[in-house]
Amino acid sequence: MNIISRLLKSSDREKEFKLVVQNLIALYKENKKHPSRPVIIFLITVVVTGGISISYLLNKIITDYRDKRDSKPLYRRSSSTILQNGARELFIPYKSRQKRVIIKPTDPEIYERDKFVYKNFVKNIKNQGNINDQLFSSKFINQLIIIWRILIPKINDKNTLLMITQFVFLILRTWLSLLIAKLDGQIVKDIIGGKFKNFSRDLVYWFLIALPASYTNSAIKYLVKKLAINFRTNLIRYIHDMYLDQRMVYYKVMFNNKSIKDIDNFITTDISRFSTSLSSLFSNIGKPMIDLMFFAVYLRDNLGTSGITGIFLNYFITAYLLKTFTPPFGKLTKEKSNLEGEYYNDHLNLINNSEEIAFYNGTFLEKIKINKIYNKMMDHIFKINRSKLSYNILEDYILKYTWSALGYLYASIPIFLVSFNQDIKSNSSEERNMRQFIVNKRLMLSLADAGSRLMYSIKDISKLTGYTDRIFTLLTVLHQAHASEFNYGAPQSEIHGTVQYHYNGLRFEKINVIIPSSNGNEGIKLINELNFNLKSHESILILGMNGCGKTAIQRIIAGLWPLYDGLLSKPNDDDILYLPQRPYFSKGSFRDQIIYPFSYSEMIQMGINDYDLIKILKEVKLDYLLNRDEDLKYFDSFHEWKDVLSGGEKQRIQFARILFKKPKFIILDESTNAISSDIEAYLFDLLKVKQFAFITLSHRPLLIKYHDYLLEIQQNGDWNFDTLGTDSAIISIEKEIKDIELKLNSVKILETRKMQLEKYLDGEEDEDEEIVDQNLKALEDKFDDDNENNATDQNDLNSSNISDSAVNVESNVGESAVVLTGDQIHEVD
Ligand SMILES: Nc1ncnc2c1ncn2[C@@H]1O[C@H](COP(=O)(O)OP(=O)(O)OP(=O)(O)O)[C@@H](O)[C@H]1O
Repeated sequence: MNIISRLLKSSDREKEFKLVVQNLIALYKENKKHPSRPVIIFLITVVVTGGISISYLLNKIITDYRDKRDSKPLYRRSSSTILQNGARELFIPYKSRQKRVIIKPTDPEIYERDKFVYKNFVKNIKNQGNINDQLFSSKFINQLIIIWRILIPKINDKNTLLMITQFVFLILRTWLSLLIAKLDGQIVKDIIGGKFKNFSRDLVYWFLIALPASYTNSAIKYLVKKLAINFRTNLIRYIHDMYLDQRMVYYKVMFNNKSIKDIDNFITTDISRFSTSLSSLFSNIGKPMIDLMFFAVYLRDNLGTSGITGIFLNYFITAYLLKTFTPPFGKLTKEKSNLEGEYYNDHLNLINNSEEIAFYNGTFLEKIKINKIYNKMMDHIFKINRSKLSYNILEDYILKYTWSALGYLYASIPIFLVSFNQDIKSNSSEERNMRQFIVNKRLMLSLADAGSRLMYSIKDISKLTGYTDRIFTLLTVLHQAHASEFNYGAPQSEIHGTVQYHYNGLRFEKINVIIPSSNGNEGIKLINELNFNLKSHESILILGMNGCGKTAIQRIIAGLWPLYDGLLSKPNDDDILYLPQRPYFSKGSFRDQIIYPFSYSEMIQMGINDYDLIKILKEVKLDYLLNRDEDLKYFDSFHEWKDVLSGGEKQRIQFARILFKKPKFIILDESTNAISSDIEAYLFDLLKVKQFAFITLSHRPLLIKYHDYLLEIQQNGDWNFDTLGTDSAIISIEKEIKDIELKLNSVKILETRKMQLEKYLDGEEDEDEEIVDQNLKALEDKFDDDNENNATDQNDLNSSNISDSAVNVESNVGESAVVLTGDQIHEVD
C-alpha cells in the first residue's frame, strides 16, 4: 500500500526511478570489474550437458532392465508380412528380444490431395513463363515448401524434435565457443602476468570445457545425419507407395508425355543427395546465424555500435558480390545428375544384356556409346570446375584474407581508442589489453568463420535448388501417372471405354486395340472393334502375324494400356494369371521362382509346403532339376535364374506358377515356343484336364488343336472368329501337313544344290545344267508361294530361346517412339 501511495505521487516516482537506474549502473560497473566469469558459465554448461547425458543414461538403464525382464527367446520370423490394412509388419532382432515394427502405407487420400498441388504448381509456372531457378527464387522456395510436407508431415513429428534438438545443440556450441574465447584471453593474461596459480586453474577449466564441447560437436554431426536419413526414408516411402502400387506407375510412367529419363537414378541417387543437402543446410546456415547473433551482441560491448555495423556492412557487401558472381550451380548440378544417370544406365544395360551383346559381338559399339556419354559427363564436370575457379578465387580473397585483415582492424579499435584516451601504460593495462585483444580476435575470427560459412552456403543452396527441382519433377511425373484418370498423353476425351469386373468369363465388346500415344496425339489402331466372349473352362487361340497386336490385347486386359472404347468384362484381377512372352525371374531362392509373385509366408498361409511344390514340379516335368543340385532339393538354392535356366525350363517354370496359383483364367503369350512339341502337347492337355480357361497368343497355327475357339487377326486389323469344336484337330493337322510339305521342299532344294556343287567341285560338266536350274527355280518359287500362304507359320519351330524374344526393347522410359515386338526383333536379326 505504501509503495502504491508513493507511486501515485509523481515527484516520489521520479526519485524512485532515478534510484533504480543508479543501482543498475552501479551493478553494471561492478560487473565490468569482473568481466570474465568463466566459472559460472562453465558450471551452467556442465550442469546442462551433464543433465542431458544423465537422463539419457538413466533412460537406457531403465529400458535395458525392462528388456531383460520381458525378454523372450529370439526366434526368426518373416521380416515383412503385409497386414490386412496394407501395413508392413517387421520383426527386428533387438538385443535379446524381437522388436515389432509396423510401417503404415501412405494414406491414398494424401495422394489425391497432393496431386492437385503439383498440378496447380506446374500450371502456374507455365503461366508465369520462364522463372529464374537461382537462389531464393520463388520457384525453389515454393517447391521446397510443397516437398516439406512429405519430409515433416505433422508439427509433432519426430523430425521436428530432431530439428529442435539440433537447434539447442547449435546454441550450446556457440555458447561454448564464447566461453572458450574468454578462457583463452584469461590464460594469455595469466601467462603475461606470471600468475601461475590462476594459469593452472584456467588450464583445468580448459580441459573440462573440452568435454561438453567435443560432445556437442559430435552430437550435431550425428543429428544432421539422422535427419538426412529420416528425410530420405519419408520421401522414399511416399514415392514407393505411389510408384509400386496397384496402378503400376512404374509401367505407365513411360507413356507420360513429360516423362523423365533414368527414373531409377532419380529415386536411388537424387533423393539421397537432396536429403543430405537439405539436412546439412539446416546446420550450415543455422550455426553461423546463431554465431553471428551471439558474437555480435558480445562484441558490440567491446567494439561499440560502429564497429559491429562495419562488420555487418562488410557481410552485406560480400554477400552481394558473391551472389552476383556465383555461377548457376543449381542448373549445373541438375545437368550433372542427368549425365551421371545416363552413364550409370548404360553400364547397367551392358551387364543386364552381357550375353546377347557378346553373341552379337557388339562390344565395340557399346564401348563407343559408353565412352561418348562418359566424355560428355567429363566435359560438363570440367565446365563446372572452370566456372568454379574464378568464383573460388574471389571467394578466398574476400572471405579468407580481406575479412581477417578487417578482423584485426576491428579487434584493435577499442585498444587503440583506450590507449589514445588514457595515454598511460601500466603493466596491468597492458595485460588487460592483451586479454581483451585475444578475446576480441578470437571472437572476430569466429565471426568471420561464421560469416564465411554463411557465404559458402550460398553455393550449397544453389546446389540444393538443382536437387529440389529434380525431386519436384519426379514427384510431378509420378503424380500424373498415378492419377486414376491418367490419359497416357492422349486428350482425355479419347479414353471412354468401360471395364466391368467380377465377370465369370472374359468378354470383349467393340474394343478398338490402340497403341497409347505418349505425345498427346491419337494412338495407332492395331485391331478394329474386337468382339469375343470366353466362358470359364474354355480356351481360345489368338493367332496373328508379328506385331499385329496380340500382346496388346493382353496389355488391355491387364490394365496396362487404356481402354479407349467398348466394354471389357473380366474376372477379378486375382483370378487371372498372365504369362508374359519373356518369363521373369526374381532375385531369390528356387522356391521363390515357383511361387512368384507370392512370398514364402503367403505360401505357408495358403497351406502349401515344399512337398506340394515337388508334386507341381513333377507335373511340369521339371523334377529332374531337384536331383541335380543338393541345394535345389530343399528349394533354397540362390542363383541368377535368368542365366541358369534354359529357355524351355523357364517356360515350364511358368506352368509351375499356374499350378501353384490355380487361377481361373490364364493368358499365355508365346509361352510354349521354346518347349519341345511332346511336352507342349502334354502341358496343354494338363491345362484342359485341370479345367483352366486360357487364352493363348501365338503366331503358330499348330496350337489350334489345343483350343475351343480361334481368333485370327489380319495385318490390316480385321479379324475372324471361329468355333473349333471337333474340326480343330483337322484344321490343325492340315496346317501341320502344309508345314511338313514346306520343310520337304526346302530339303529338296538343298539336295539339288548340294549335287550341283559336288559336280562342280569334281570338275564334271553338267549337260543338263539349264534343266537343273529350271527345276531349282520351280522349287524355290513353290517354296516362296507356300511360305507366303503359311506366313503365320514361319517362325515357330526353331525358336529356341524365349529370353531372346523380348516384348519391348525400349530401354529408356520416355523414349518409347517405336517398340519392337519379340519376333520383330528376330526378323531384324
Ligand atoms: N510402348 C509402345 N509404344 C509404341 N509402340 C508399341 C509399344 N508397344 C508395342 N508397340 C507396337 O505395337 C504393335 C503390336 O505389338 P504387340 O506386342 O502386341 O505385337 P504381337 O502381335 O504380340 O507381336 P509378336 O507376335 O511379335 O509378339 C507392334 O508394332 C509394336 O511395335
